[in-house]
Amino acid sequence: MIVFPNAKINLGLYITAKRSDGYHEIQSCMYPIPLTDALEIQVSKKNRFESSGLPIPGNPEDNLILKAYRLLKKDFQDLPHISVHLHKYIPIGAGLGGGSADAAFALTLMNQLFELYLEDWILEDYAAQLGSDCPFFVGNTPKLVSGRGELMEDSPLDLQGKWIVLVYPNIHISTKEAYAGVKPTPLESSLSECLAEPDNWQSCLKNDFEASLFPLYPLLKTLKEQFYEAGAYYAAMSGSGSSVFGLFENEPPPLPAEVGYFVFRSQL
Ligand SMILES: C[C@](O)(CO)[C@H](O)COP(=O)(O)OP(=O)(O)OC[C@H]1O[C@@H](n2ccc(N)nc2=O)[C@H](O)[C@@H]1O
Ligand SMILES: Nc1ncnc2c1ncn2[C@@H]1O[C@H](COP(=O)(O)OP(=O)(O)OP(=O)(O)O)[C@@H](O)[C@H]1O
Repeated sequence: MIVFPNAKINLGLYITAKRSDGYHEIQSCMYPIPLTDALEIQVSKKNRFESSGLPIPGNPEDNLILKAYRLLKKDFQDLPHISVHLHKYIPIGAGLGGGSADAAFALTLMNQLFELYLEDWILEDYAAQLGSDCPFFVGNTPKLVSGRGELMEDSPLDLQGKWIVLVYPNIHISTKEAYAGVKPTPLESSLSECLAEPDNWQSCLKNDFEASLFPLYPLLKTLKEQFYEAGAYYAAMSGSGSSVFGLFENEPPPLPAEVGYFVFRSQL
């Protein structure tokens, strides 16, 4: 069985408090984008994991897909062995949730492959054990998220027909370190009210990671400015970076920001 785990962008990301468990309280709108990996899982005589495409840092045993398998196996001891092939295309350490998407899609795929008949809320519960971003990718529709990112409600936001240009400037940012650099601030306005007014996004929608990461990586601020110069109606960093994206009403011409880096450009 083959699936195509997709990336997400964050529209607004507010880090409102540090928790006693080491995580941070956030508020954000997570939106799926059609930038994908490819993931194949088959029943096999013994467990195998191979990947192609972008190199994945770390030990294959620690890959979130195998963690997803082991998590299910704890509760369903009869699960057969699996053979996994992941073609990695979504940049890593990019704030695009690629690893989280692989994990959630693996859970959903195995639910079908092994005929477990688990409902989405149970899959989301497993996904939350693998990462804060993971539950979002079970339903994979626009969501307002809160808590550490695992509490979700549907968002009416619809970007269909808009254009996105996203640049990953080869800067790997660790999510943990990015959170450690932020001073949490309570959110005084309403994210959903802001999202309802795209004309106001430039003033009311912000990613709290930008304040601490732009001084460390001035290129990220330059990329954002280039999107605005090219006519974007909104531009921001996604998640904990380092991807920066611009949203456009119509297909934009080639941008200076696109030269030399990984670029994803698509109509949504
Ligand atoms: C930046 C975002 O992508 C925004 O959507 C997410 O908050 C990150 O979610 P994620 O990559 O799934 O993160 P996790 O794997 O759960 O956590 C990685 C590390 O990031 C930090 N972390 C993560 C989420 C959160 N709400 N607060 C945190 O402080 C913690 O130090 C944690 O050890
Ligand atoms: N299937 C996978 N794909 C990518 N990274 C994985 C995977 N499994 C485990 N990892 C580990 O997770 C780390 C980061 O993953 P990911 O690409 O989701 O981060 P990110 O792009 O910063 O996303 P976000 O911060 O939005 O969660 C990698 O450094 C890697 O070691």
